[in-house]
Amino acid sequence: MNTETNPRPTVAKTGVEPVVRLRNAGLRFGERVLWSGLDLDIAPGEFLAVLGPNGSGKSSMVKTLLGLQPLTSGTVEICGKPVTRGSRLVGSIPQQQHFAPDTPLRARDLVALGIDGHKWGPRIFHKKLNRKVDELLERVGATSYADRPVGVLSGGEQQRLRAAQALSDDPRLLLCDEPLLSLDLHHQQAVSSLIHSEACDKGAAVVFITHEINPILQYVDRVLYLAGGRFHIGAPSEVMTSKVLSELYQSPIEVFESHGRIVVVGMPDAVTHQHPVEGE
Ligand SMILES: Nc1ncnc2c1ncn2[C@@H]1O[C@H](COP(=O)(O)OP(=O)(O)OP(=O)(O)O)[C@@H](O)[C@H]1O
Repeated sequence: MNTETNPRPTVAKTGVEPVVRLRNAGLRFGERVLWSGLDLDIAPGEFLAVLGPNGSGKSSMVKTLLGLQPLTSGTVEICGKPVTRGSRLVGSIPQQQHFAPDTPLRARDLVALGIDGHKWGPRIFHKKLNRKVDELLERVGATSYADRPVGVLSGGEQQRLRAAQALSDDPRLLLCDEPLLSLDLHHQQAVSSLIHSEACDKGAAVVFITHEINPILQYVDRVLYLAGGRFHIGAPSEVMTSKVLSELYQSPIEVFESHGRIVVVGMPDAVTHQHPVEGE
């Protein structure tokens, strides 16, 4: 259910073929409706933040766009075609999980897997592969630890490699499922700036799930806020307001701005809005 008074299939730039097109999209599990009647176009170069409490359906939205979770109503298209599992048009940075210390992979091997790990038969000609890996490592600022085992790298260093892997095929759509989780403030900024410059600036659309909008506020074009089977879409200044969040949560919530940060007060107890951040 959309909480907007005048719902529209929001298209950021008219006349441009959207990367994602959802029409009357709905997802339910049994009696539980995560969302319904969702009309949304995401344009090339657009950065969409997806926010909402635990269990509101953010990851399910990403699974739908990956072709892993069929809609229960409506349609979804990527670049004008029905979603298919394993599409080369889509890159994904999954929720962070640390590699075990003894993982037998160097940083560069992980990135190389993004380039040719999905291909059958002989590997791409070695020199060409190495060149592309070096270029990607440089793009994400990981050249200095290219030959170190992934398991000994910090969370932020590992996350940069996941970003390199996701960007290796120059996807038209980059899906990021809480990529900042467990990163300190410095690495949150580095990873979000990297995603913006390497995806949006090159014309890809980004769908970025987060519990905390402040680290990415400067990059966000629009917010899709999911809560209690309802949703609201709009610019951060339209969505992150006391009125909209109180409607979504059906409970009084105060939103105010302080030193360029959005502060939300009065979230229902059962709702975790922020994950703890190292170094804060
Ligand atoms: N395949 C499934 N079958 C039944 N229920 C499911 C299935 N997948 C997800 N759900 C339920 O749908 C709800 C939304 O899950 P989802 O993982 O999308 O939430 P989320 O917003 O990403 O939550 P979080 O912030 O905790 O990661 C949850 O209650 C989950 O248990």
